[in-house]
Amino acid sequence: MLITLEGLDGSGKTTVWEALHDSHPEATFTREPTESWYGEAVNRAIDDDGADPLATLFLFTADHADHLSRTIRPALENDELVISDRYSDSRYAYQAAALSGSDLTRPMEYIRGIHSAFTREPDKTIYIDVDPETAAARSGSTNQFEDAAFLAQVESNYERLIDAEPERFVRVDGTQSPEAVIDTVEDVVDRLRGSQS
Ligand SMILES: Nc1ncnc2c1ncn2[C@@H]1O[C@H](COP(=O)(O)OP(=O)(O)OP(=O)(O)O)[C@@H](O)[C@H]1O
Ligand SMILES: Cc1cn([C@H]2C[C@H](O)[C@@H](COP(=O)(O)O)O2)c(=O)[nH]c1=O
Repeated sequence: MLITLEGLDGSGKTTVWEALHDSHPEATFTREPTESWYGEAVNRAIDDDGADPLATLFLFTADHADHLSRTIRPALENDELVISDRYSDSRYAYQAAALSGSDLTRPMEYIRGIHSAFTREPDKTIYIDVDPETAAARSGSTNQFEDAAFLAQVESNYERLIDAEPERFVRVDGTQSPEAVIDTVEDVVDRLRGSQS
Protein backbone atom coordinates (compact mmCIF):
# COMPACT_ATOMS: atom_id res chain seq x y z
CA MET A 1 0.00 0.00 0.00
CA LEU A 2 1.28 3.45 -0.95
CA ILE A 3 0.38 6.31 1.40
CA THR A 4 1.54 9.81 0.58
CA LEU A 5 1.74 12.93 2.75
CA GLU A 6 0.93 16.19 1.03
CA GLY A 7 0.43 19.82 1.98
CA LEU A 8 1.92 23.27 1.78
CA ASP A 9 5.49 23.99 2.89
CA GLY A 10 5.54 24.08 6.69
CA SER A 11 2.25 22.17 7.04
CA GLY A 12 4.02 19.57 9.20
CA LYS A 13 4.46 16.65 6.78
CA THR A 14 8.03 15.87 7.78
CA THR A 15 7.19 16.10 11.50
CA VAL A 16 4.45 13.47 10.96
CA TRP A 17 6.59 11.34 8.61
CA GLU A 18 9.35 11.17 11.22
CA ALA A 19 6.88 10.21 13.98
CA LEU A 20 5.47 7.44 11.77
CA HIS A 21 8.95 5.84 11.72
CA ASP A 22 8.40 4.95 15.41
CA SER A 23 4.78 3.81 15.14
CA HIS A 24 5.30 1.90 11.84
CA PRO A 25 8.92 0.64 11.86
CA GLU A 26 7.95 -2.03 9.32
CA ALA A 27 7.19 0.55 6.61
CA THR A 28 9.44 1.83 3.83
CA PHE A 29 9.88 5.59 4.31
CA THR A 30 10.72 7.70 1.33
CA ARG A 31 10.33 11.24 0.02
CA GLU A 32 10.43 13.59 -2.94
CA PRO A 33 12.72 15.25 -3.81
CA THR A 34 14.78 12.09 -3.31
CA GLU A 35 18.39 11.85 -2.19
CA SER A 36 19.54 10.61 -5.61
CA TRP A 37 21.54 12.79 -8.02
CA TYR A 38 18.22 13.58 -9.70
CA GLY A 39 17.02 14.92 -6.34
CA GLU A 40 20.23 16.93 -5.99
CA ALA A 41 19.51 18.52 -9.38
CA VAL A 42 15.97 19.31 -8.19
CA ASN A 43 17.33 20.96 -5.05
CA ARG A 44 19.61 23.14 -7.18
CA ALA A 45 16.57 24.29 -9.17
CA ILE A 46 14.57 24.97 -5.97
CA ASP A 47 17.39 27.17 -4.68
CA ASP A 48 17.73 29.08 -7.98
CA ASP A 49 15.11 31.85 -8.08
CA GLY A 50 15.80 32.28 -11.81
CA ALA A 51 15.29 28.59 -12.69
CA ASP A 52 13.01 28.03 -15.68
CA PRO A 53 9.72 26.59 -14.32
CA LEU A 54 9.28 24.16 -17.23
CA ALA A 55 12.85 22.88 -16.80
CA THR A 56 12.18 22.55 -13.06
CA LEU A 57 9.05 20.49 -13.78
CA PHE A 58 11.08 18.07 -15.88
CA LEU A 59 13.78 17.76 -13.21
CA PHE A 60 11.11 16.91 -10.60
CA THR A 61 9.52 14.46 -13.05
CA ALA A 62 12.86 12.75 -13.76
CA ASP A 63 13.37 12.38 -10.00
CA HIS A 64 9.87 10.85 -9.72
CA ALA A 65 10.60 8.32 -12.51
CA ASP A 66 13.78 7.21 -10.76
CA HIS A 67 11.97 7.13 -7.39
CA LEU A 68 9.31 4.85 -8.87
CA SER A 69 11.68 2.39 -10.48
CA ARG A 70 14.28 2.28 -7.73
CA THR A 71 12.16 2.52 -4.55
CA ILE A 72 8.37 2.62 -4.90
CA ARG A 73 7.66 -0.25 -7.31
CA PRO A 74 10.14 -2.74 -5.74
CA ALA A 75 8.73 -2.07 -2.24
CA LEU A 76 5.13 -2.43 -3.41
CA GLU A 77 5.99 -5.64 -5.28
CA ASN A 78 7.34 -6.89 -1.94
CA ASP A 79 3.94 -6.06 -0.39
CA GLU A 80 5.41 -3.37 1.88
CA LEU A 81 3.68 -0.33 3.34
CA VAL A 82 5.29 2.67 1.65
CA ILE A 83 4.96 6.14 3.18
CA SER A 84 6.20 9.02 1.04
CA ASP A 85 6.70 12.62 2.23
CA ARG A 86 5.50 14.37 -0.99
CA TYR A 87 4.83 12.60 -4.28
CA SER A 88 3.13 13.35 -7.63
CA ASP A 89 0.42 15.65 -6.18
CA SER A 90 3.18 18.08 -5.18
CA ARG A 91 3.98 18.47 -8.89
CA TYR A 92 0.32 18.89 -9.85
CA ALA A 93 -0.12 21.58 -7.18
CA TYR A 94 3.25 23.42 -7.16
CA GLN A 95 4.40 23.24 -10.79
CA ALA A 96 0.87 24.03 -12.04
CA ALA A 97 1.08 27.20 -9.91
CA ALA A 98 4.62 27.95 -11.09
CA LEU A 99 3.52 27.55 -14.74
CA SER A 100 0.26 29.48 -14.38
CA GLY A 101 1.51 32.50 -16.34
CA SER A 102 3.24 30.43 -19.04
CA ASP A 103 2.27 29.47 -22.59
CA LEU A 104 0.62 26.32 -21.25
CA THR A 105 -3.13 26.87 -21.25
CA ARG A 106 -3.92 24.17 -18.67
CA PRO A 107 -0.73 23.50 -16.69
CA MET A 108 -2.23 21.01 -14.23
CA GLU A 109 -3.75 18.89 -17.00
CA TYR A 110 -0.45 19.02 -18.89
CA ILE A 111 1.53 17.86 -15.84
CA ARG A 112 -0.98 15.12 -15.06
CA GLY A 113 -0.78 14.01 -18.69
CA ILE A 114 3.01 13.65 -18.51
CA HIS A 115 2.70 11.51 -15.38
CA SER A 116 -0.25 9.36 -16.45
CA ALA A 117 1.80 7.18 -18.79
CA PHE A 118 4.21 5.96 -16.13
CA THR A 119 3.27 6.92 -12.57
CA ARG A 120 1.65 4.79 -9.87
CA GLU A 121 -1.20 6.57 -8.08
CA PRO A 122 -1.12 6.58 -4.26
CA ASP A 123 -3.69 4.37 -2.52
CA LYS A 124 -4.34 7.15 -0.01
CA THR A 125 -3.09 10.69 0.36
CA ILE A 126 -3.10 12.44 3.71
CA TYR A 127 -3.44 16.17 3.11
CA ILE A 128 -2.20 18.21 6.07
CA ASP A 129 -4.24 21.36 5.85
CA VAL A 130 -2.85 24.74 6.93
CA ASP A 131 -3.52 28.20 5.47
CA PRO A 132 -0.83 29.79 3.26
CA GLU A 133 0.12 32.44 5.85
CA THR A 134 0.77 29.81 8.53
CA ALA A 135 2.65 27.71 5.97
CA ALA A 136 4.92 30.59 4.90
CA ALA A 137 5.58 31.64 8.50
CA ARG A 138 6.41 28.10 9.65
CA SER A 139 8.63 27.32 6.66
CA GLY A 140 10.64 30.52 7.13
CA SER A 141 10.31 31.57 3.45
CA THR A 142 13.71 30.08 2.59
CA ASN A 143 13.04 29.26 -1.09
CA GLN A 144 11.04 30.53 -4.08
CA PHE A 145 7.99 28.37 -3.19
CA GLU A 146 7.71 29.43 0.45
CA ASP A 147 5.79 32.64 -0.19
CA ALA A 148 2.21 33.16 1.06
CA ALA A 149 0.84 34.48 -2.27
CA PHE A 150 2.39 31.59 -4.23
CA LEU A 151 1.26 29.08 -1.60
CA ALA A 152 -2.32 30.41 -1.95
CA GLN A 153 -2.23 29.28 -5.60
CA VAL A 154 -0.73 25.94 -4.57
CA GLU A 155 -3.50 25.53 -1.97
CA SER A 156 -6.22 26.13 -4.55
CA ASN A 157 -4.58 23.51 -6.82
CA TYR A 158 -4.58 20.99 -3.95
CA GLU A 159 -8.27 21.77 -3.41
CA ARG A 160 -8.94 20.99 -7.10
CA LEU A 161 -7.15 17.67 -6.72
CA ILE A 162 -9.15 16.82 -3.58
CA ASP A 163 -12.44 17.78 -5.29
CA ALA A 164 -11.57 15.54 -8.25
CA GLU A 165 -10.72 12.48 -6.10
CA PRO A 166 -12.33 12.92 -2.65
CA GLU A 167 -12.10 9.17 -1.91
CA ARG A 168 -8.30 9.17 -2.22
CA PHE A 169 -7.65 12.11 0.12
CA VAL A 170 -7.91 12.29 3.91
CA ARG A 171 -7.80 15.87 5.18
CA VAL A 172 -6.12 16.44 8.55
CA ASP A 173 -6.21 19.81 10.34
CA GLY A 174 -2.54 20.86 10.47
CA THR A 175 -3.21 23.80 12.79
CA GLN A 176 -3.67 21.43 15.75
CA SER A 177 -0.70 20.82 18.04
CA PRO A 178 2.03 18.61 16.53
CA GLU A 179 1.03 15.80 18.95
CA ALA A 180 -2.62 15.99 17.88
CA VAL A 181 -1.69 15.99 14.17
CA ILE A 182 0.60 12.97 14.70
CA ASP A 183 -2.12 11.08 16.66
CA THR A 184 -4.70 11.79 13.95
CA VAL A 185 -2.41 10.63 11.14
CA GLU A 186 -1.35 7.51 13.07
CA ASP A 187 -5.04 6.63 13.51
CA VAL A 188 -5.62 7.07 9.78
CA VAL A 189 -2.65 4.84 8.90
CA ASP A 190 -3.73 2.20 11.46
CA ARG A 191 -7.26 2.17 10.01
CA LEU A 192 -5.94 1.82 6.46
CA ARG A 193 -3.65 -1.04 7.51
CA GLY A 194 -6.54 -2.69 9.36
CA SER A 195 -8.85 -2.42 6.37
CA GLN A 196 -6.21 -4.13 4.22
CA SER A 197 -5.87 -7.30 6.32
N1 LIG B 1 1.26 21.10 14.15
C1 LIG B 1 2.24 22.01 14.23
N2 LIG B 1 2.07 23.16 14.93
C2 LIG B 1 3.04 24.11 14.99
N3 LIG B 1 4.26 23.97 14.39
C3 LIG B 1 4.49 22.84 13.70
C4 LIG B 1 3.50 21.81 13.58
N4 LIG B 1 4.02 20.80 12.82
C5 LIG B 1 5.26 21.19 12.47
N5 LIG B 1 5.55 22.40 13.00
C6 LIG B 1 6.79 23.18 12.84
O1 LIG B 1 6.72 23.82 11.57
C7 LIG B 1 7.98 23.74 10.90
C8 LIG B 1 7.80 22.95 9.57
O2 LIG B 1 7.45 21.61 9.90
P1 LIG B 1 7.77 20.43 8.90
O3 LIG B 1 9.20 20.49 8.45
O4 LIG B 1 7.31 19.17 9.53
O5 LIG B 1 6.82 20.83 7.69
P2 LIG B 1 6.82 20.30 6.20
O6 LIG B 1 5.41 20.27 5.78
O7 LIG B 1 7.60 19.04 6.07
O8 LIG B 1 7.59 21.50 5.48
P3 LIG B 1 8.38 21.48 4.06
O9 LIG B 1 7.42 21.02 3.02
O10 LIG B 1 8.76 22.93 3.89
O11 LIG B 1 9.57 20.57 4.24
C9 LIG B 1 8.95 23.08 11.88
O12 LIG B 1 9.61 24.11 12.60
C10 LIG B 1 8.04 22.28 12.81
O13 LIG B 1 8.59 22.12 14.09
C1 LIG C 1 8.18 17.05 -4.60
C2 LIG C 1 7.98 18.48 -4.98
C3 LIG C 1 8.37 19.51 -4.13
N1 LIG C 1 8.19 20.80 -4.52
C4 LIG C 1 8.65 21.88 -3.65
C5 LIG C 1 7.96 21.99 -2.32
C6 LIG C 1 9.04 22.52 -1.41
O1 LIG C 1 9.04 23.96 -1.48
C7 LIG C 1 10.33 22.03 -2.04
C8 LIG C 1 11.02 20.89 -1.36
O2 LIG C 1 10.15 20.05 -0.70
P1 LIG C 1 10.32 19.81 0.91
O3 LIG C 1 9.12 19.04 1.27
O4 LIG C 1 10.40 21.18 1.54
O5 LIG C 1 11.60 19.05 1.09
O6 LIG C 1 10.00 21.65 -3.37
C9 LIG C 1 7.63 21.11 -5.75
O7 LIG C 1 7.51 22.28 -6.12
N2 LIG C 1 7.24 20.10 -6.57
C10 LIG C 1 7.39 18.80 -6.24
O8 LIG C 1 7.00 17.90 -7.05
